[in-house]
Amino acid sequence: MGGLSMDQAFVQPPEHRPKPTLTEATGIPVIDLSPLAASDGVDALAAVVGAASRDWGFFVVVGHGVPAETVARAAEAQRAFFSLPAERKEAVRRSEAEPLGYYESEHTKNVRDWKEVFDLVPRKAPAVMADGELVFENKWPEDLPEFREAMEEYDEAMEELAFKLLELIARSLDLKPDRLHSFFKDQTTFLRLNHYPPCPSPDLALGVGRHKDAGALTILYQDDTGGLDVQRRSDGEWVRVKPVPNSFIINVGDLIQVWSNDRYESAEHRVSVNSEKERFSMPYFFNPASYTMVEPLEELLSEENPSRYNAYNWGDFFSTRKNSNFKKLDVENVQIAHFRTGVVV
Ligand SMILES: O=C(O)CCC(=O)C(=O)O
Ligand SMILES: [Fe+2]
Repeated sequence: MGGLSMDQAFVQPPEHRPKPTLTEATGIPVIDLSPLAASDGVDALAAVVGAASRDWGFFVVVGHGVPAETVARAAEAQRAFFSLPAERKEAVRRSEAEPLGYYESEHTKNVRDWKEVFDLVPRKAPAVMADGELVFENKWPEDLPEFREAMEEYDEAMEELAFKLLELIARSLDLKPDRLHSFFKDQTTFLRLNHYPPCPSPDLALGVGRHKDAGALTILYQDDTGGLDVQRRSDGEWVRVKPVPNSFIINVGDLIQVWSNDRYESAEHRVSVNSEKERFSMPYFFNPASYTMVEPLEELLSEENPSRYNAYNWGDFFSTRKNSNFKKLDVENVQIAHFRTGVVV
């Protein structure tokens, strides 16, 4: 299934292979967002989101207001797409210059991931978003009309949720509720569909190698298979995020870490695979305009708390990272740590 066959390219270095038994993440915050709908208790909710962003960098949300049918339709369209014959998926294949569409050879930190993906950008994004040499144009699979419709509906729901979360994050940092909104005027947000086929060597390979998400926020749907592992901040252990029905997993990305000057931290995570069951997930990567210069927000800085990062350009960072995930390179992946003040690169 999925056309992948195990070879050396997938083998993780011994220190990054998953242990056969893994602790379930106890204590990962599950946050009910329903107070938002009532506009009541928003400050208390923001405080809970802030504590989760600080202590875990990850949390689960329920009561989020995204209709169950919207999620079910998208999940069904995702399954239908990945079960197409290889030549139909080939027809919407991503290339180096056109980074959207189908791909089965992503690398994380130069090791191949055991997965196939499909990337698309939201309807509201310009159909063609020039970013240097890259052309961000959606490739829709022919003869699967319900696929496009389902994804557009899902994207819209994700965007609404993303702005609500952004506001909660801003409030939790004692910023104006819409302080971060303007960065997202010309978003580089994208939706990724992941399919992890059963893997004959789950002890050697990973569905996605350990990494931190580079953008602002990720809203992740996962099916009931399980496999997402997060590195727990308190002790560095890898713990499994248990699937919760009708929920999304939220993680703060590197941009929020930088904007908050390390008040919040983007957590390292990875996907373990298993030999029996395929797994589907859909991360929505909420990213700002490519021209955004990323640096700690001045309201959060003081003499006692000086800026810990030099400003960097989001678009440059993003295209360099995308390129290094497209193929195996001999150079280290770009990371925000390279922009820490006092670091010589
Ligand atoms: O599939 C998952 O659960 C997470 C995927 C992920 O971390 C990513 O695509 O960045
Ligand atoms: Fe991720």
